[in-house]
Amino acid sequence: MTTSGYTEIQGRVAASASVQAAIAKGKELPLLDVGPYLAGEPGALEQLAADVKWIQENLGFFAIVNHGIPQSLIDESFRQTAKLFEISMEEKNRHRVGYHHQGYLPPKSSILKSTAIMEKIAVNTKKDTNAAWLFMRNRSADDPKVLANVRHRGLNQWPDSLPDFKKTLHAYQLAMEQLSLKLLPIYARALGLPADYFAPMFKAPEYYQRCAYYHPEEKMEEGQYALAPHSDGSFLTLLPMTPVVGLQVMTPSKEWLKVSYVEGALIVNTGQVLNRLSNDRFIATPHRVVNPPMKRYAMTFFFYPDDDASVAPIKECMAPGEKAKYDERSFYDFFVPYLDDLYHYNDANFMKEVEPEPAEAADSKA
Ligand SMILES: O=C(O)CCC(=O)C(=O)O
Ligand SMILES: [Fe+2]
Repeated sequence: MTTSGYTEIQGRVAASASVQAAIAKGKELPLLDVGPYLAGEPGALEQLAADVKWIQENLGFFAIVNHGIPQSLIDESFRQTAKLFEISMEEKNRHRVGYHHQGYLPPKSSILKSTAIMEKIAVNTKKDTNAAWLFMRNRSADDPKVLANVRHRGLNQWPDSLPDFKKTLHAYQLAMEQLSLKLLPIYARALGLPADYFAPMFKAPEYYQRCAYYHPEEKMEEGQYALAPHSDGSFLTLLPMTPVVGLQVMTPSKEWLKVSYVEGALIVNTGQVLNRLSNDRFIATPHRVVNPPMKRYAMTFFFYPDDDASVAPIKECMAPGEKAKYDERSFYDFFVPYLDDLYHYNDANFMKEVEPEPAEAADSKA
């Protein structure tokens, strides 16, 4: 195979004028309608691929509508996520995140320290104010990885007092996984690869789903964030939009684009896995969440390949003579150090300084 597929697509279908204009202005995310593609309309895949190629080489973030995820599922998932952060501190503490990065992560319990970001922006030294509850692919007790205690492949910790949370969020995760799988051909074609190129890497794909609660913090320190600048580790990330502002995306000119709300839209961005596979062609864009004006929730869905899939640059994506910028390794061997680089709650000295969540501190006095 050669790199001809990549240039061919460039010659054949141009990115939409609206996508090019949105990126040139840098004020809002490009918006793509994936409805015609999901309905199998002829030509829709190639147009989306051209648009996504343009987006991925320039901004790395966009929004989609007509994605097929029922709004009722998204709304109920948001409702359940709000309830999740209202359960007792005692229950949250029973499910505290640890070795597997699955469970409750209190506010101000971690400094996001991403090497990839430090090189691009600055060293972050402040604790993030968000609280989160982290889920990996839901596994059963007899899953070989659970039995072998493979790190980050343990049993999810679901809140016992909220049975509807598990029912709803698990359905949400599966719906997001199905949509992610349907989006893979767009990325394959955007890279000039056959539409089904990624299928063998996603036979048992992994995901990581992060429910986050950003409370409006009264006293933010200089350089402190609700969620500090980072780039995701994912192949792709899906995030239902919320009307509560806070998310900012770094543009190629290093300005922060403030994401504005589009009803029913999902934000799509890509992370370091696709960045590696494309040998830096598709960017893993830095983004951050600033202190919100009111309670804000997020239900980020990070989509990954199989644990044993290679995340070395794809040869067919590289120009003749181009050198691989990343080493040969499995997705799993990328993922574990990625999370360790970002999160530091396993550091006992650091955790000693953890402060209680303001609202809960007030509750417990009552
Ligand atoms: O809350 C948001 O809008 C973004 C969340 C995010 O970037 C993440 O979970 O990685
Ligand atoms: Fe993110």
